[in-house]
Amino acid sequence: MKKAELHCHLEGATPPALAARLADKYGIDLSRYLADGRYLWTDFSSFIDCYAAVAATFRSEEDFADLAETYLTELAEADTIYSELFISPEQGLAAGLSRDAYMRAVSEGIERAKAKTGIECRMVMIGERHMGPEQVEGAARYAVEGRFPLLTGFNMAGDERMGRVADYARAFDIAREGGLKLTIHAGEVCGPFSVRDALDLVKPDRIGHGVRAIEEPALVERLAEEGVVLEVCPGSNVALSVFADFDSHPLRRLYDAGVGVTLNSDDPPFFHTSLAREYAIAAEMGFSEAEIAGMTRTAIEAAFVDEATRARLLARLSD
Ligand SMILES: Nc1ncnc2[nH]cnc12
Ligand SMILES: [Zn+2]
Repeated sequence: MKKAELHCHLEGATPPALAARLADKYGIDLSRYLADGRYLWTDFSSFIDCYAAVAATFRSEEDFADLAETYLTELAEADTIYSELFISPEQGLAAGLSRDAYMRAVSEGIERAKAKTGIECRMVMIGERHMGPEQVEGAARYAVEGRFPLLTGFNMAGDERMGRVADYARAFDIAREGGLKLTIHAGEVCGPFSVRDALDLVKPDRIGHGVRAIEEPALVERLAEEGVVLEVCPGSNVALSVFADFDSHPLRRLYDAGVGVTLNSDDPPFFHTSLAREYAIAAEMGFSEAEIAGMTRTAIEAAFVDEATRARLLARLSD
């Protein structure tokens, strides 16, 4: 079955074996965050710490290019025709690279994977919420310089409990005015107010997660009416205890309420998942093949691509 993914953090796709190799190569002590081939974290805050530590093991352009190429090749082998990768040049700066070197490297990895497998990929720039409005605005300003054709969207991730969306609205105005499409992490760790703030102040094309909107039926109706597509990550939500288990996950209730939903892995090795597993989870939840194929179509319809590329991707769905 053809697949598409809108919500995956590039550094969040780092296999533990690769992180261990890089840590060895560069003499970094990762023992607090990685043991016996598994990432070590216990809750959302320690997950964010672990994620940052793993992202900091990358040191060269080739490291980043190789990560993008490897992950996209894995997706293509799982019959994925389209992927958006959340990227952050801050990771490049932390590695001692310039922002441009990081962006060139990820673009190179994307081009290599496309040449090899045909998978189409775009980049979405991340502002890290817990780094504060300055950093997020800086990321938006850099993103709208428009020098990287594969960069088509802007997003905010990180600790959703930090500040309010209003503190970051300016960054999204800069991105929107600069022609980028918008998504934002909301309604994951925080409740309905977080999704409402996002809708009111950012007016995003999509929302990352958004699943805790289920706590407020009027908000679910609003998402359906406004056609804001949710990048749902069931494996991530259960791993981070946003929901206790897949039976209590609201994917079916959101779908039946007419909300546009898509399937995503978020940070696959951190949550012991993959895009293929997220599709299998939807089937185990009782979604039919036709319904799941519809979610892939929704993803392509909500993709941050030009219309010609969208038409090509939609045609590939019926290959
Ligand atoms: N699920 C998530 N929520 C917020 N920030 C993240 N960064 C990587 N994964 C994330
Ligand atoms: Zn995420």
